[in-house]
Amino acid sequence: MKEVFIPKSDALEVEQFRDIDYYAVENYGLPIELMMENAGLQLANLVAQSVENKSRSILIGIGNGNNGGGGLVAARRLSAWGYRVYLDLFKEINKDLPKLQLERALKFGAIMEKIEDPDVWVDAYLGFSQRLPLPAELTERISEANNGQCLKISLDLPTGYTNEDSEHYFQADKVLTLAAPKKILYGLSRADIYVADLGIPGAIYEKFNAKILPFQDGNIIKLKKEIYMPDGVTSVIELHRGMLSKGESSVTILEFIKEYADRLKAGFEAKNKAVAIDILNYYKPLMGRTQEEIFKESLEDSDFLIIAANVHGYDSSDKIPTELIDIKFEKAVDLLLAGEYYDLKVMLEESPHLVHQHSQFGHKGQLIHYCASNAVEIYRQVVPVNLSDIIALLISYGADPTVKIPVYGGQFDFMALYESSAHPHEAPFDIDLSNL
Ligand SMILES: NC(=O)C1=CN([C@@H]2O[C@H](COP(=O)(O)OP(=O)(O)OC[C@H]3O[C@@H](n4cnc5c(N)ncnc54)[C@H](OP(=O)(O)O)[C@@H]3O)[C@@H](O)[C@H]2O)[C@@H](O)CC1
Ligand SMILES: [K+]
Repeated sequence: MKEVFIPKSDALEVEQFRDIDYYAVENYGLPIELMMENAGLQLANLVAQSVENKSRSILIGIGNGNNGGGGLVAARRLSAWGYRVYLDLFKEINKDLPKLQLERALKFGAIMEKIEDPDVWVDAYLGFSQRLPLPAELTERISEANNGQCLKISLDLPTGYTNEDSEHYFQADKVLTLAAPKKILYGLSRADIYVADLGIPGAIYEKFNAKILPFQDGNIIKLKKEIYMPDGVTSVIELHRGMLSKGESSVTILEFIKEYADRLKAGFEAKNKAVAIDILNYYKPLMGRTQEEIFKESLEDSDFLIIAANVHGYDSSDKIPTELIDIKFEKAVDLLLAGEYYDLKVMLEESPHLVHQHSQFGHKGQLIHYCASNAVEIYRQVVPVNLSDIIALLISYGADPTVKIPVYGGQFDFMALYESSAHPHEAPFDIDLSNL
């Protein structure tokens, strides 16, 4: 699935989106039923991608409007694909289009029953026409869903969420919003936000000064979380790109560091700034020198190996372990740094020991220490916008912020590293650790 970062400033107000929608209906002959079909199909796709096992129970909450209509299209498509779909109608469906979609979904095998403890709970109760306060029938359902273990997916907007201060709303793990990102969704820092193509033409996006999204390959786009990357770190990330992304399980730490040393050597010959940053930060003989001075040095293969070792927290190359890298731990670190709250949660649910595990690199950091953006590998000193949520998640799985790791010639815990780190404090968003 395509992933893109779209800043909040490029997202739309809900009212702007409603205007775009109606404009498409009135001027381009795109009937709501057609857009609803697209919305529902993409919702069904997202559900199916999230639960491959067809025996899982899917409960779809339906309201008496077009949001509910989209949910019913998804119910029909999922039923056709062989999934077990149940419908929860909190009130009678009497509007023409949702009513028609309901008849179709039932013919395709969806079952009208509000089951308990579904595996997936889809919220197509209400969309952009919702009025607060919600009736008790809905607030009770929202509490039940939020207290349950199910995967929660909202169509367009979570029911009950009409602005960033909303308190009682369907706390979706994933939101599939339609046609364009909406500004208020940026307040849902724990949710994954996806945008589905409704087939609205680029000319309409341009007319309304909305960003045209690259829907052509896949119809659903996942929005990346905002990540603060300090200047010096950005180029170093490039130097490291793709090194562990192949998911190999048979690379030793020594092999990994040797590959990094090769990259450093090639980058040194090309006078790559990132290499100078690694050297002046980590290589004692040249610490604090200028880039110019560094590139005048003549360095041997063994020097690059030492630099690569130093970057990974070993003070000499003979201390690099020859054991296999634990890919799962490294993957958890990467999810954490990318602000991928839901995927990290799923991983911790499966492997809760990960929060107590120490990195195999010389700093021996646990996941919580990576949240300090300090003392760990420099290319991993980045700050996701939802860092506070990530830290709270780790702590809810038993992470201990008082565990100390051997860095900077001493022993430091998460808070000491966090307080002395520039990056979280320079980030252009607020990180609130007051609940720790
Ligand atoms: N071009 C488009 O429009 C497209 C729209 N699409 C989708 O439709 C969504 C917008 O649809 P929508 O306008 O039909 O309204 P929606 O949010 O589903 O609400 C439904 C109705 O519920 C009612 N209601 C409101 N508040 C309530 C409350 N507190 N408690 C109880 N009932 C309440 C109220 O009806 P009333 O009570 O007035 O009869 C309202 O009309 C949008 O988010 C997107 O998902 C796409 O499918 C494709 C193209
Ligand atoms: K919804």
